[in-house]
Amino acid sequence: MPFPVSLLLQPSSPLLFSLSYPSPPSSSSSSSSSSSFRSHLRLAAISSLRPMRRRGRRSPNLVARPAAAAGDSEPSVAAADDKRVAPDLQTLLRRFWKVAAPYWSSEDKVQARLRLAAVFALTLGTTGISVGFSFLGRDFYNALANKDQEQFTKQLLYYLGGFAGGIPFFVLRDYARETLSLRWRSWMTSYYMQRYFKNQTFYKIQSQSIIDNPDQRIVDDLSSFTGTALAFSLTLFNAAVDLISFSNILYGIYPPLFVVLLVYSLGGTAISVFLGKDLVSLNFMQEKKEADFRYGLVRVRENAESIAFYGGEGNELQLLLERFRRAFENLSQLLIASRNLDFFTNGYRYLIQILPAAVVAPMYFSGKIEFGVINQSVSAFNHVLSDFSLIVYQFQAISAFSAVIDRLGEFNDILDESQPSIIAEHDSKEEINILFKETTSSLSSNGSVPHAEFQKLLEIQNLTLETPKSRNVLITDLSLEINNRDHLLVMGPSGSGKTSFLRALAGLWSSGHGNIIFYVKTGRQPQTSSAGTGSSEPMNSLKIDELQRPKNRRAGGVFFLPQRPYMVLGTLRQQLLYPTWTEDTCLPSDERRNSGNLPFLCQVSPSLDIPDKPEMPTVDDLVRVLEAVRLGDILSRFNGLDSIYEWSSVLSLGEQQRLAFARLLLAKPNLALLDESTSALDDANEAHLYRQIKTAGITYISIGHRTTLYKFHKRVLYISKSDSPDSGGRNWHLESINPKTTLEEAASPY
Ligand SMILES: Nc1ncnc2c1ncn2[C@@H]1O[C@H](COP(=O)(O)OP(=O)(O)OP(=O)(O)O)[C@@H](O)[C@H]1O
Repeated sequence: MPFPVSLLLQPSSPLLFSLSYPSPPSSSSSSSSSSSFRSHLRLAAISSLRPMRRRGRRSPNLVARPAAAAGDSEPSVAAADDKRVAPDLQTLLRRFWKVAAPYWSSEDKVQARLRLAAVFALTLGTTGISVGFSFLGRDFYNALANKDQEQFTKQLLYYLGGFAGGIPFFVLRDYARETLSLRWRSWMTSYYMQRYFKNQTFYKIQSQSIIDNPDQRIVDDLSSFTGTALAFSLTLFNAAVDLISFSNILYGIYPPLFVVLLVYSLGGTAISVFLGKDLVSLNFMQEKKEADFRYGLVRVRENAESIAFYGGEGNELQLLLERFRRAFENLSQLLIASRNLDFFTNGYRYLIQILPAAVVAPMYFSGKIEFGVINQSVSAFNHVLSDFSLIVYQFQAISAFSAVIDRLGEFNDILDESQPSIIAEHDSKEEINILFKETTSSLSSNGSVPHAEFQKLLEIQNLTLETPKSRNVLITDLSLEINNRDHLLVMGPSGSGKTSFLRALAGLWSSGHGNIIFYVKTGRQPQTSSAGTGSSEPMNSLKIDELQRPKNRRAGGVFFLPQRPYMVLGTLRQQLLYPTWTEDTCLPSDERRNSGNLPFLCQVSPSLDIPDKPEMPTVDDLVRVLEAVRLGDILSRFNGLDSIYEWSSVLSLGEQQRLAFARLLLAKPNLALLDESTSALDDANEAHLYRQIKTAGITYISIGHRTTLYKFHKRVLYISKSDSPDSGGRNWHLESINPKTTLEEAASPY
């Protein structure tokens, strides 16, 4: 009679499958959740080899260079590039909890918990089926050994019936787990993105190089995390249930076998932890280096024209190959570490396979047990071994998962509002205050709005502006007021701090001290509660409410036009609506339910919303505004408003600047900050655009070098380099512009 152990050692054997449904006894505790866990983690470990997992589009504005996270042990960015100290177990567990927990108490918690319960129930079902098959296998081989044909046929039919009934459990368990993982990932993606964009954190992360590749963490790490965490939990659960079920069987057959197995697996776990200790940091660095390489390629795509003009392809190729070389070297080290661990893991796995049959066979020969019990003991032994050896078998996968937890935990800590110090620009408590005062226009007794011309829009009090971190003083003790239509031109030598002044007004920089107060017209009647003044008296003049910290600069009716306009990915209509309106791309709620879409993917954070914004422009409005900025022809050139192009490539810089003015005219802000936003335009177009915004009643502060700008402004603020202050430490002076000043007379003041 052939002994089936040799068959058991061949994973491809169909007999082996039948004995230990649904997976080979030599590999795991019959748990496909375990193998799924392994495959999830493998994906993370060898993500470089799986382009399918890396296809998310990257934003052009993300972190280019690596950086050390605050609070980490790396002394410098450079050091962080090549070394990474693996976090201790406590930090990893804390980070895992902080990343994993929020979803299960979120607005989707009911669905989440129900689905999780279903997955666990199905997993329990599959373990029960495995146990059942262990007994079926025993009886099957007993019938075979006893040459009992009738019993054999019966067992065969049971077997087939068991398969037919069991397969749906396994398939549905995997499907339920994958769909739950996808739902969790969707929620997490929305949650992380909302926090990433909140309070302009994306800008702070980028401008201060706080962490590397946040985009990769959102796209890849979140996906790996949710898939793996779920599979890992199920693997643990499955292993626990499996252990209880099969320990009983094994212990019942021969107790010493159970004790040997326990000692063997504990020793194996300790050795694999020792051998694989470098894998976590190597996996972390692999994620980072792959992301750096991919980001380099995206930058080439985004800057294709500039690189082509420079003829810089040779340098680019060199730089990119260098990035790939770093990823390759790290992956080589990772493969060597994995190989060394594999030597041990494989030896560990197969060395002991013969043991149960060898130990139990004498009992069979002496007639104490039947032949089928040998099979059952081998099967139970492998189940218990796999359960006890979870760490040994999954060590590489666990280390890859630890790297994912580490990267996400670090990101989570940065986004966590409870730790604002991480993204503070400076250590000092002193900072520039940006405040909003609500001004409510009420009609006077004769029906007119009083003092509209002199309505204050902006007040700057004793502003001293410094660069972040390095704290070089750019502007000293600046005070000025901007009233309605009191257009201001800011001039000064290159590097003197003109753009930084606008950054301070926009709230992007806060290093320094002083107050910036925006006066916001609400158009509402005075209210008693929200502003907090407690007064409900109607007023015949401007009413100024309490100072409030702004939630969002745009909420205060301030609009910024940078020198190089930003073109969003999308249609011409979306270019025009940006950033004031977004087109709702979500389906109506009932359709959404039917199509299984997720409501949290359609949410817009309240902090990104703008109160009192103008009505969404109609098509006629959009066409009119294009004509107003002399861009009417692009409608026919690009087939209307709904065509999609790479707008930053197909429009000239001057055309992009005119498009930016179209956005401004549609948004109708109280105050516009224009940073050399007509620098690419000819004089005629520049004059035309300034006339347009003046007619629209928009007050503006412009930065510019050209003397042609004088005639569109009432005053000019000259900022000189802070190392050559004029007098009394101040490096600025303010002058009125004489409307009669001719271009010839307006000599450059610096
Ligand atoms: N993120 C930053 N960290 C530290 N220093 C910075 C940062 N960004 C700009 N600076 C420095 O601040 C100074 C002022 O820069 P800013 O861009 O405001 O100059 P500018 O007057 O607008 O120059 P230009 O006319 O050339 O555009 C420069 O010396 C610049 O190098």
